[in-house]
Amino acid sequence: MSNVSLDLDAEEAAFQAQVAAIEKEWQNPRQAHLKRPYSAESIAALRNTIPITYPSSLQGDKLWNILKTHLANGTHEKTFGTTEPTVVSQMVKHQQTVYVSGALCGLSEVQHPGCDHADYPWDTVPKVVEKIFKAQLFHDQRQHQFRMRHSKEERAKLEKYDFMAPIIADGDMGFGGLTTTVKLAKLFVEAGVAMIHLDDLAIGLKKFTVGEGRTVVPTSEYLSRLTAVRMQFDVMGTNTLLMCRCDTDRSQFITSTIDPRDHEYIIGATKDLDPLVQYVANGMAEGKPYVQARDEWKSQAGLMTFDQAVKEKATEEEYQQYASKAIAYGVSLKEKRRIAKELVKQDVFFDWELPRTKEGQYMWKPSVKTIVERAVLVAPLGDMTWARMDAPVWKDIVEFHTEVRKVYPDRMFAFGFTGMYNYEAAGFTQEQVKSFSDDMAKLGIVWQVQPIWSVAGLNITAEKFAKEWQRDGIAGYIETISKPSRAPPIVDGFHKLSYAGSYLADAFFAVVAGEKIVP
Ligand SMILES: C[C@](O)(C(=O)O)[C@H](CC(=O)O)C(=O)O
Repeated sequence: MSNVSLDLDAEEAAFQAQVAAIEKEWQNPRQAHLKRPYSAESIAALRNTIPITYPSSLQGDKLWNILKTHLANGTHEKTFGTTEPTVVSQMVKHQQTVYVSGALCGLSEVQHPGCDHADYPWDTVPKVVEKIFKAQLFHDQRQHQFRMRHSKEERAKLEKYDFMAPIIADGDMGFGGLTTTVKLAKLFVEAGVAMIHLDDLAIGLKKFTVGEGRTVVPTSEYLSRLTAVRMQFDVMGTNTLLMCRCDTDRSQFITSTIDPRDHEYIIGATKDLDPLVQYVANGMAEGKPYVQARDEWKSQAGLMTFDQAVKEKATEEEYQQYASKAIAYGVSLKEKRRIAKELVKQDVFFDWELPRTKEGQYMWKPSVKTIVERAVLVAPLGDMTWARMDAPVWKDIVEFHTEVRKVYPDRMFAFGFTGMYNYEAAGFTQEQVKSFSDDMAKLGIVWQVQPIWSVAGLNITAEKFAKEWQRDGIAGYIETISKPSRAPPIVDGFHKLSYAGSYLADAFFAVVAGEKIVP
């Protein structure tokens, strides 16, 4: 029955000690802002029986201190995305953090690259984090060893970088059911990540294509995802940070109507037509293109939310009475219908089933208010908040952060200078673009990222070099790369023995041979 002695008292005492330790961890100032919907007992019961510690926790603390300092000073950390350890070894000279972007991983770290649909294997990003973290450890080790070859006085003249910049990584939507999300969180922690972000997009429906747009999941599912990550971090006992990213801004669909907190924003037809799917199928059978048939239906369906439908039918006075009771957080459609029936004389036709897409999604009306509601609700599960926006609309940025800060004045936020932002089109002047980062920092946006620098950034460099190499060959290489990189201060590369790890390898040989490696 058992291969160990069954000392039940010892087992119970160890369990209770775990519970007490967890409760203490949760009161730590570093965790005090978090609220869990589960008990320390549940977490203790999910832990291993041997203690395991993770560098991810240290990196989480380090990141926390960096960002909190920025928050206190009204400043910010500005970083960019890469999947390349050599790039990381250079960016840490100027950036305090490193970003591992899902979009970049999906383009450069998989066998089948493609547009950012977060459709790559679920362990892709953690593997890249692990690669980068281990490379950081290598640079940290080889630099330390190189310094220790020198006397204290000599070391004053040697370079010293902090290669262990905390890594922030893209957890996308958690990649499936909660067990996948739990495994994803675990892999990230084991890989050495300092913070991951998780969003409210539906799996397979992160879209930046020219066709139909993005789909979010119900509020309840978003909450469960974030809770799953928090639970896993607690099970592992790490101070790894969780960023609650919300992609509701400009999303066009939601997967389900199960959560009344979403009902205010779900769009229905106010005209009693055939369902969209049927109309489109008929149209296509007659040879109409999909988009044409869809748009025809949409133009006839009187698409709007239930509250808007009531407004159309009610008198001003009726609507005011209706709004005071029915437009509030979490009022279900059923309750809205009941209130409308009681207060509005005319019948309100509204059917959110009719506009469902052929994948079953419901149509959705995004607004800053929805992001605020989601962000505020999930904030106690995470350490930071990121409202991913499709366009840099300054008014929306100010509104979102101001509203969340009314509830959580010390909240730290992130912002992504996402792919195809067009600042001019969004009404920014040159001056405003220049002060954008500093202005955002004043709103608590302490972590700012250009996630996909590597695409255009590396491509420009590669294309320029490819052209020169073709034109000038090794003579050109000597002039444009070799000579400048060898002139003091020597730029990192294979020619710099400390960077390439030669001294480190020599140290291994020396120690094995019984030689001294410190002065
Ligand atoms: C941050 C992001 O998730 C990424 O994968 O890098 C993308 C980047 C982008 O679209 O520019 C996103 O913002 O969704």
